[in-house]
Amino acid sequence: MRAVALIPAAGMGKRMGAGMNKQYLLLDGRPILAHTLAVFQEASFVDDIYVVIPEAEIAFCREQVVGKYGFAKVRDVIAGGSERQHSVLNGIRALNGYREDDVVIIHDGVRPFIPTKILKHSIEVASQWDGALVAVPAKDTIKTVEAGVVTGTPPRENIWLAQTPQSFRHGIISAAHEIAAAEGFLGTDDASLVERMGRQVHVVMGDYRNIKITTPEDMLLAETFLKK
Ligand SMILES: Nc1ccn([C@@H]2O[C@H](COP(=O)(O)OP(=O)(O)OP(=O)(O)O)[C@@H](O)[C@H]2O)c(=O)n1
Ligand SMILES: C[C@](O)(CO)[C@H](O)COP(=O)(O)O
Repeated sequence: MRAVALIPAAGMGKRMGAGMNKQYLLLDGRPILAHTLAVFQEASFVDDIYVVIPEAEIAFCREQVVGKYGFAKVRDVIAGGSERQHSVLNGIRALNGYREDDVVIIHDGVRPFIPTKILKHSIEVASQWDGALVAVPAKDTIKTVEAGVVTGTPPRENIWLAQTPQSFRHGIISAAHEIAAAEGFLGTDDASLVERMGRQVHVVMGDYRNIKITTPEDMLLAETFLKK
């Protein structure tokens, strides 16, 4: 079984408002994306890496991230799409020569603090079940709200916050993405596309530090985590 990492990094970072794509913001002198790729490069159980980037940044990413930091496992840098799901689909379509039961690990380019142990666990679970979703239990009470009015308080013990990696066997995730594309379904994560096929996605305990760097406060948190 091969384990292949697919790293969507083709967003525009609008909520960060940095005037540049957030994956190139520096943490300890290195782009966020380089921190993320380093985890996969150094994990002995990951064979290959594919990175998805806005088309206009492909040459820059090849030179200034992949080449500069020596990420030798990166097999290709692929053009993304307008939504995260489109970017992941482009990446999946670029995975040539993999078997149905090889594991595809989908991980946001802007989640640099994924512990290697969790990554490994995610691959193990994905190879046995329909999918592995890294998630953490909600700490706050969650409300559903419509037009400014609370419509429900779901029991907190059932609420988990989805992170990445989300790992699946190649055959399952390819089918889930192609079916969603054909049916015009747009989800906010990859597991939801597998869930809607009636498949069972298993949860892998995540880490509260495995944040998705989204807004300026997250950069402060990230700097604190790095110091530790
Ligand atoms: N069209 C898109 C949108 C997002 N992503 C990637 O998906 C991950 C999670 O997305 P998010 O944090 O929402 O990033 P952005 O879309 O860049 O942020 P924003 O919504 O603030 O613009 C990021 O690594 C991002 O680069 C992607 O590959 N293609
Ligand atoms: C996939 C994800 O990171 C899981 O938390 C998240 O759903 C991505 O969402 P976004 O809309 O790209 O922020």
